[in-house]
Amino acid sequence: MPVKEVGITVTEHLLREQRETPYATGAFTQLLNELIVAAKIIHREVSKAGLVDILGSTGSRNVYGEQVQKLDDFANHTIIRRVMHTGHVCAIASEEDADIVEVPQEYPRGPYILLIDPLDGSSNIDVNASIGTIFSIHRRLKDDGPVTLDEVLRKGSEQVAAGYFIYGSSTMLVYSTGKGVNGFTLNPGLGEFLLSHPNITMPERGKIYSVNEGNYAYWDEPVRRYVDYLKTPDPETSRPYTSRYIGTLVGDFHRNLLKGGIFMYPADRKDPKKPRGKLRLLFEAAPLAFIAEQAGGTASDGSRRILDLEPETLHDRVPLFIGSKDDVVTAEKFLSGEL
Ligand SMILES: O=P(O)(O)OC[C@H]1O[C@](O)(COP(=O)(O)O)[C@@H](O)[C@@H]1O
Repeated sequence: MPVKEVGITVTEHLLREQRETPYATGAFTQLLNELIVAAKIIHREVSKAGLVDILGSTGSRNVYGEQVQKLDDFANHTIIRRVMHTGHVCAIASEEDADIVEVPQEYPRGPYILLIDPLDGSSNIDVNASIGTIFSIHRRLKDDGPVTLDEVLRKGSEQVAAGYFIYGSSTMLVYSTGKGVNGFTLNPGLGEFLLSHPNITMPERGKIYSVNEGNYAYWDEPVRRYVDYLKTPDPETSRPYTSRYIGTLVGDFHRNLLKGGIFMYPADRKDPKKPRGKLRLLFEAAPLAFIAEQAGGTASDGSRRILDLEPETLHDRVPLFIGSKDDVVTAEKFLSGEL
C-alpha cells in the first residue's frame, strides 16, 4: 500500500481500497458514503444542539429501559433512512431498536447487514461533551430471502468493516476494512472528510486509564486490585497512570487509540439486572475491538477475546477491557489471579 497522502477525501481513499479488492463491486463504498452523509447531518444537528429543540428526552424509553434522547432518535432515523434505500443492505440492527429493522422486500436489497449505536454517550449530549456514532458491517450468510437472527448474531471476527464518527472539538471518522485503521477529519468549509490520521497504530503500553471509578465499590476484588495497581507510584512502569474519563465510549476509546492506555467497563454488582456490565457486545464492544486489533491493540471481556464472543441475543452486554496490548494483558493477569 503506497504511503497515504494526508488530505485525500474519504471517497478517494475508499475507491483506492476498492481498486485493491479483487471482488469489490462498489457496494461497500456506496454504503459507507451513505453512512458518511448521515453523519454529516448528525454533525450539523449536534453542532447547533443548544440552539434548537433537539436536547433533552423524547419521553420514551428504549429496550434497556433508558430514556431515549431526542438526538438519539434523530440519529437513529437519519442513518436508517439514508442507508435503507442504498440497495446495499438487507437489514439494520440498532442499539435503539428492540428488533432487526429489515429492508422491505420491495426495496432493492444488498449483501450487507449494518449494526449501529446511532448516538453513543447519551449522558453527554446536553453538556456539550464528545459523543459519537458506532457502526459495524457484516456480509449476510444467505443469498436472499428474509434475514434471520443468526445472520446478525455473529462473532466480531466476521465483521467486514467497523468504525465510528466522533462529534467533538472536530468531527472525525475512524474506520477499518481489515487493512489497518485510518482517521479522517471533517473540513466543515468543504463538507468533506479528509485523511488526517493515516495508518493509526496504538502504542503497546499507555499511561492513561479510563474507568468510571464511581462504581469501585461494586467491582470484583481483582478489578479493584488492578485499578489500585495503576494508581500506585512506580516510575519504572510509568505509574501512577493518569485517569481520564469522558463518559462517552467513543471519546475515551479514541483518545487511548492515539495516545495509548486502557478503557474499562467491568462487570459490576450494582445492578443485578446487568451482571455483565453496561456496554453492548454487537453495537459497542465488537466494532471497537475490530478497530483496536487493526491498530495493534486488543480487547477482552477480562479473559476472552471480544472478537471471539458469540452473541446470544441482539442486546447482549459484556464487560470490556480495551486498548494498548500490554495494558489489557496486565488487566487480564489481575483478573485471572496471576498477578
Ligand atoms: O455513565 P457510565 O455508567 O460511566 O457509562 C458511560 C458509558 O455508557 C455509554 O454512554 C453507553 O452508551 P450509550 O450512550 O450509547 O447508551 C458509553 O458511551 C459510556 O462509556
